[in-house]
Amino acid sequence: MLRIAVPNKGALSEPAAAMLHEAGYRQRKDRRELVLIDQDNQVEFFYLRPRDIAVYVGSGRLDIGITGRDLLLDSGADAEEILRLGFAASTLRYATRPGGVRDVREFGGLTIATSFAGVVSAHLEEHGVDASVVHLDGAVETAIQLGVAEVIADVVETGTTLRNAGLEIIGAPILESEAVVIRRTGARGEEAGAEAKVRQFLRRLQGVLVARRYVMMDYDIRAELVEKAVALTPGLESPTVSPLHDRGWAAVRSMVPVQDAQRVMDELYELGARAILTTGIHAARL
Ligand SMILES: Nc1ncnc2c1ncn2[C@@H]1O[C@H](COP(=O)(O)OP(=O)(O)OP(=O)(O)O)[C@@H](O)[C@H]1O
Ligand SMILES: O=P(O)(O)OC[C@H]1O[C@H](OP(=O)(O)OP(=O)(O)O)[C@H](O)[C@@H]1O
Ligand SMILES: [Mg+2]
Repeated sequence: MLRIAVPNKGALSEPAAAMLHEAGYRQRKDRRELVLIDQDNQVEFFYLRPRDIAVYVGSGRLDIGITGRDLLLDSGADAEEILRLGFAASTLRYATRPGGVRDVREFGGLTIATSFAGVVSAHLEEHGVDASVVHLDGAVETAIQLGVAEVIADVVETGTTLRNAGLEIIGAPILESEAVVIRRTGARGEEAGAEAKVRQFLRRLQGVLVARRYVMMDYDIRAELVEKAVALTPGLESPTVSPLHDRGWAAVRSMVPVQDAQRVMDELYELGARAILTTGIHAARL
């Protein structure tokens, strides 16, 4: 049975469970459930603190896990990223009071509060800066007000939390994060059976990503305009072109990125395409 770590709370928890559900896996109904066996798919899910997931996976106790890139890197665990999942996108940034230091190179002798002490210490060292790092569990924005630190390094999505705390972002991002699937480093190709199960799990998640990112577009176009039309809708490999009963026309079917769909429909209409329809993709294997 494939053993998979899933975040049990925080920003990763709900979107991770939603994605697994879309991929056809059973998910827990009660937030207090710690382990769930999906007998049909031969998968066992362990609901764990997001921060601990890389540790379990790195130790080899669990086969794969869903966590944030920032948490993986901060853990120092012996695990690697094998698939990007596109949700819980955020950056790790330094922040301080307005009018304070502006850049990591000015941090010498200061104290930096963060929940990402591993990543931040490495970043300071990389820049040859001698500063102290104080590790806090969360709500680090308050550390400046309470005089524990002059600078913080924290997760930023919209920046609202920092603004509300009267702080401003300084310097370049320390790292860019998103939810990722992780696996123990070098686990690839260890045992053929396990490898096949992991590959199948990844294909299912990739199918969800495709289903979320693309729509299916169908339209009719005059035969002599097919080449121009398919240039607008090249699809992932190649669009399907079928003759209509009226030989002067063809029907075209192609996958189009969701965010381009309305613009492409406008352009196809301008070109002369008609009966342009888009439909959602429910599931996919590429
Ligand atoms: N507001 C946010 N928007 C997007 N991603 C976020 C946000 N807050 C946290 N994350 C990401 O989610 C992951 C887990 O962070 P989260 O804050 O949910 O966990 P935690 O701090 O360990 O748990 P908790 O905050 O519940 O104590 C990290 O990878 C982080 O980058
Ligand atoms: O840029 P924003 O959109 O404001 O989001 C970023 C905030 O979200 C997270 O907090 P969380 O709710 O996880 O609390 P925590 O600090 O206790 O982890 C993170 O630690 C930031 O504080
Ligand atoms: Mg948090």
